Amino acid sequence: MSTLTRAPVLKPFTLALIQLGNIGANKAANLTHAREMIQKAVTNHGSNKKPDLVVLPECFNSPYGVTHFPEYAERIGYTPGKPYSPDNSESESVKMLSAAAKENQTWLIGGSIPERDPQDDKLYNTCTVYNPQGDLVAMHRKVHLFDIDIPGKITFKESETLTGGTTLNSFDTEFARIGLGICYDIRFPELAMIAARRGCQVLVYPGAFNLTTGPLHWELLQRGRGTVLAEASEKEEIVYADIDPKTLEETRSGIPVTTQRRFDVYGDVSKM
Ligand SMILES: NC(=O)CCC(=O)C(=O)O
Repeated sequence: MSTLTRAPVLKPFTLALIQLGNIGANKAANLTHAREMIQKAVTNHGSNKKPDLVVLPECFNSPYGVTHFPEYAERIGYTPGKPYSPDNSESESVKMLSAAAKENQTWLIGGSIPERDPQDDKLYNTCTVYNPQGDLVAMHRKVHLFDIDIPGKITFKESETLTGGTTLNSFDTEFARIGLGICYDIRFPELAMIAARRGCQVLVYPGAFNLTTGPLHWELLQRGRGTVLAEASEKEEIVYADIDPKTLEETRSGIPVTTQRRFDVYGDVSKM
């Protein structure tokens, strides 16, 4: 995790999650459409408040497939804590996301894109995050690669072209500390436990689940961490939720597992 200072006090905020329709082969068209959808999320919010945080899905600028990642990968070259200007970035996706956050005055979790490390040329599935001024403030490389082989049903190996990230990441806004994961990362509870112990009140996992292994668990994995407030259909859609800190406070004081852990019996993974 990049941030280990005291977490901000959780405040009410509104979240907009963008589910995109088919991502095509034309990267420029994918970027233009994602930008339009960010603007739509911020302007057409109906009875919800204007969103404070907008989230795109996993792999929003490229078709999702191991053979596509090398072709669509972009060099980001961001190192936490070092000066970085999205306007001068080599990555056209970073430039678009930064501009979209700034023009819409919103926090933006830019789903993920295939990334090529400028140093060693390795490829990652990478999420970037922007504040309302358009600064790139955090990055997460998918830690758990989706490698799966169910004969006759699905074989997919992200690791054929991608490398897994090696760091856990979060960022602070004025309303919450937010932990990051990407899709398959949600199946590994250690990541969520560590984020929670490090003060994250919110966890965001941009995803692109497949329809073979996904449906059995995608809702359950969310529900394991709280009530499902809003759900998209399978079509392109934007869902909104007003997040109320009172629910978190009441639940935690009613069922105080956060203070009842027995680290004398088992280890605290966040300290490892
Ligand atoms: N993009 C992914 O990580 C897919 C994960 C998935 O479909 C699953 O069932 O888990």
